[in-house]
Amino acid sequence: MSPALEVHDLTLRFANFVAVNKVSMTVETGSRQAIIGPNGAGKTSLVHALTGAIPSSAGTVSICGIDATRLSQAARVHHGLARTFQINQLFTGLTVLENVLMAILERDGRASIFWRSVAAERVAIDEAKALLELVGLGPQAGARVNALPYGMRRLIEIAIALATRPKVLILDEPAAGVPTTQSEAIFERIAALPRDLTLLFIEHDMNLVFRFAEKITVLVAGEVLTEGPPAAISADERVREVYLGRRGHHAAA
Ligand SMILES: Nc1ncnc2c1ncn2[C@@H]1O[C@H](COP(=O)(O)OP(=O)(O)OP(=O)(O)O)[C@@H](O)[C@H]1O
Repeated sequence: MSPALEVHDLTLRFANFVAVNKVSMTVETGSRQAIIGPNGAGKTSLVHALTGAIPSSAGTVSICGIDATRLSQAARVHHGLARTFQINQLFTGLTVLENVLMAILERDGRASIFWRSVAAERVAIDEAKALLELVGLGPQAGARVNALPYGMRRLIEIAIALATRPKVLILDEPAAGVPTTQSEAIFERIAALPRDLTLLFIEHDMNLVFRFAEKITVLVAGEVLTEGPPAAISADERVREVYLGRRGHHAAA
């Protein structure tokens, strides 16, 4: 079986600055992989290049065996690559269910008739409810987003990303902005997502990374420093140097 993501020499330049420098990595189907690295290491830039949000300057990206290098972001979503963002992008005045429903209708190209046809959209509503169950927000379906704690809002974002029926989901700091007391619960929900869904996540909290990742890719100055299982990464002197050395303050950022 082809890996969920296969990345070869991926490079992203901003004018003269190389944010992602010849990154090669493989994300196996069904795996839970983390990208870590100090602030400014290029993690979010790498995600932009993977998803096609910003066209890469060089290198290749394959999604489940399909060369996606020249595909648009929308086409990559169509081939099964979804992502969430660091910053919440919800309609906070609408209910949780309505937010997910809009994502489903948009996927199906029916967003513009949402308000006229909502009563008839039983199938879409059932699907939205099922997605909310998947992230543990079934009981909150009817609540307005702005009435919910921030941690729950982050889970809505995941349900919205799942509405595109991804094979691979990239999560950019899924617990960003969430009190530490809630971040573990978010990761427990993420870990409980179906095993055939491949998960690639950026996370700064090393406790969460080492608890939930099966493989860790360490990015430093736009390049892959090393990658491997958590035990190997935590024992790696070069990684310790990055986190405990002069840039140690980034470790808990
Ligand atoms: N649009 C842009 N134009 C120019 N430089 C950029 C742009 N976006 C990011 N950069 C630079 O690329 C480098 C990598 O940034 P990026 O946000 O990818 O890092 P990161 O590892 O995700 O950091 P953080 O952990 O702080 O989120 C930084 O030096 C940043 O200033």
